[in-house]
Amino acid sequence: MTGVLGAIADDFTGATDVAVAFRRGGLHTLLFFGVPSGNEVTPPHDAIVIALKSRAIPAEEAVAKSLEALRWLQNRKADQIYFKYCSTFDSTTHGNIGPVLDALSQTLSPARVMTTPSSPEHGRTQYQGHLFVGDTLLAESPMRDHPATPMTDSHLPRLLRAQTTTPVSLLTHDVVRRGEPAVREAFDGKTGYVLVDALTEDDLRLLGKVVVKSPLVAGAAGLAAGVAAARASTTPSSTEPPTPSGPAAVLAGSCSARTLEQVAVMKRLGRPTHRLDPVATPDPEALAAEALAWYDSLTEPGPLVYSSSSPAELHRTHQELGVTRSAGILEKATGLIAVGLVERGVRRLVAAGGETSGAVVTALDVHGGVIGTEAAPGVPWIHPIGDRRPALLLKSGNFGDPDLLATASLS
Ligand SMILES: Nc1ncnc2c1ncn2[C@@H]1O[C@H](COP(=O)(O)OP(=O)(O)OP(=O)(O)O)[C@@H](O)[C@H]1O
Ligand SMILES: O=C(O)[C@@H](O)C(=O)CO
Repeated sequence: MTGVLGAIADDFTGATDVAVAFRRGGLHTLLFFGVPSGNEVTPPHDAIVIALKSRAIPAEEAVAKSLEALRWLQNRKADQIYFKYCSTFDSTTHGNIGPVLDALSQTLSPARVMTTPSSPEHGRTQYQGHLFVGDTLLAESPMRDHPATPMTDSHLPRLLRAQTTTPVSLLTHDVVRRGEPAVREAFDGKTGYVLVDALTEDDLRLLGKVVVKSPLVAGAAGLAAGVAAARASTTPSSTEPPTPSGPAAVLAGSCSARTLEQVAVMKRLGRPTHRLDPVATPDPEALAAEALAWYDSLTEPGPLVYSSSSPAELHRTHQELGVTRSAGILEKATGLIAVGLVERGVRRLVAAGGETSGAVVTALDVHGGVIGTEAAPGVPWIHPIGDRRPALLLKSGNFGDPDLLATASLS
């Protein structure tokens, strides 16, 4: 392929996930946080990922941001666009997956768009149009308690139809099992958005071949890897930066089940932990000042500052402060803490949660970086452009083994 594969990701951790999928597929990949403002000088590349924070914002803002990213990528010779949404289809009836797909389709005019959130590596599979998280239906998984986008239905065509007037159809696994010609024939016979069942990486590689020339494809990291493998003409880059070292700290704002386990492991290991409580201190500056004063008093390395809470605690906070206000206080505080930690010599920052990671990256004014080694599948160290900035590990809420936060922040 001569053009560039461009990806628009609806959150920062999702962007790192898709960048890893492209890199593993053999594509030289650049990652930018937000739409770059100018004509950035870029090293040679096969793919560019733009990380937005558009998952939970109003649909019209998500559309405007995504179209801005699309225009930038088209100016950079992108000949195919991958819209990366979450493998747990995080969205509401107002969007933002449907509205963004509609807007990208209007510009790119694809005959049809293949999409699936299937990402077997992360335990997400699509069967008969239903999304599974491991062996559990999405709506019975902890995602039903998500603070911003609670997922209470598992049937993907129904979820997507609620967000768009474009026709949505299903291509089931019995067709996928029959192989590439059968999938190609069934796919070519459809219009609109085609949700395709996929259970394995092999299924997704097959799907990648079918859509290798489609101007627009959408999904999670699973289908992205399939598309990358189909496009790749080179072997994976050997210039990956080494795993970073130096003083580390963890900032956890995700309330996802896996992050709660990871926080619990850090406590069990006796690592220094500090809880941000927006009800007790509903002021971001004061919350951040308390956390940094606590950090200054520490003698042990690898501390954790967290607001991660159980569904019951979260419910109490939401009753007290509201969803938007509590998240706003915590994200502002987290950004201030990140800046304070870097001023105090932290060289590696681990952030848990997509929105939380977005707050950290924005506060540190990081614009882009080189994808490095993976601390867990889909969770790479990012080496920001600019020598004063720390290496970042941006962890999706539900990603990583229970000990990931503890091991990634060891000296
Ligand atoms: N104690 C709390 N009370 C209220 N809101 C909280 C609390 N802790 C975190 N939050 C908010 O909940 C949201 C968690 O979203 P975030 O994207 O960071 O995690 P996640 O959804 O688990 O991760 P991902 O998007 O990667 O799956 C953030 O907006 C955060 O500020
Ligand atoms: O697809 C996923 O689950 C992740 O990349 C993500 O988007 C979490 O925010």
